[in-house]
Amino acid sequence: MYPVILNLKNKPVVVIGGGKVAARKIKGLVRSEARVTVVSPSLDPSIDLATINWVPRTYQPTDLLEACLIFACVDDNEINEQIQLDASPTQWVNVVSNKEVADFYNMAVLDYDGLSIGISTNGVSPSRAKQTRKQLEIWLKEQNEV
Ligand SMILES: C[C@@]1(CC(=O)O)C2=NC(=C\c3[nH]c(c(CCC(=O)O)c3CC(=O)O)Cc3[nH]c(c(CC(=O)O)c3CCC(=O)O)/C=C3\N/C(=C\2)[C@@H](CCC(=O)O)[C@]3(C)CC(=O)O)/[C@H]1CCC(=O)O
Ligand SMILES: NC(=O)c1ccc[n+]([C@@H]2O[C@H](COP(=O)([O-])OP(=O)(O)OC[C@H]3O[C@@H](n4cnc5c(N)ncnc54)[C@H](O)[C@@H]3O)[C@@H](O)[C@H]2O)c1
Repeated sequence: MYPVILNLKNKPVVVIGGGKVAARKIKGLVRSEARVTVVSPSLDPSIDLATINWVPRTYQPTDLLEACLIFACVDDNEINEQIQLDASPTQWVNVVSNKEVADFYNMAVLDYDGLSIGISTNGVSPSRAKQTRKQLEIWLKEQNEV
């Protein structure tokens, strides 16, 4: 794995599926000012319609054409894997239901006092990454109190 921090401002990103996991990924994408299109028949209520372009239907391969990053967030791993196969080899696909076929992983991110700290377990244990983010935040706050 090769860690980077991406400048996604105005970059076209497509998210297939609009459920709970998609909502978490979309939050970070909107914060980074990416141009986010979501293809999904339904949307989680936490997704703010004003921040995305919603295509209210099921996935079609042509949905991928313009995107530099693709998030396959459907609750059906077969469809997610098909999305990875439909993408061009020059596109980057995050497959939320199968790390073996994903081109990249998201990190747990702690933004603290001008720092952005990304935590990865290289796909092994996302819940450990989340737990470590929380512990690190407590530790950093304690350091600042002394
Ligand atoms: C860090 C975080 C960032 C984010 O999502 O932005 C993130 N997952 C988070 C939460 C979380 N994910 C899961 C649970 C349920 C508990 C559990 O099973 O552990 C929880 C906990 C929760 O939801 O509370 C389940 C899960 N996750 C993946 C699979 C599929 C697989 O492993 O193949 C399955 C099984 C699905 C199933 O059973 O079907 C896959 C991935 N999840 C990753 C990232 C990438 C590797 C990160 C790394 O290297 O550590 C990777 C490979 C791809 C990706 O999604 O990018 C975010 C915490 C953000 C935060 O709070 O800070
Ligand atoms: N990577 C992670 O962080 C992580 C964490 C937990 C679960 N998961 C995985 O993510 C998957 C999705 O979980 P969820 O909780 O978001 O599910 P969910 O049921 O909340 O959302 C699924 C979404 O997919 C949409 N959808 C269904 N068929 C579609 C199609 N053909 N085209 C486009 N959209 C379609 C639905 O309308 C819905 O919006 C789970 O199956 C699980 O394997 C991943």
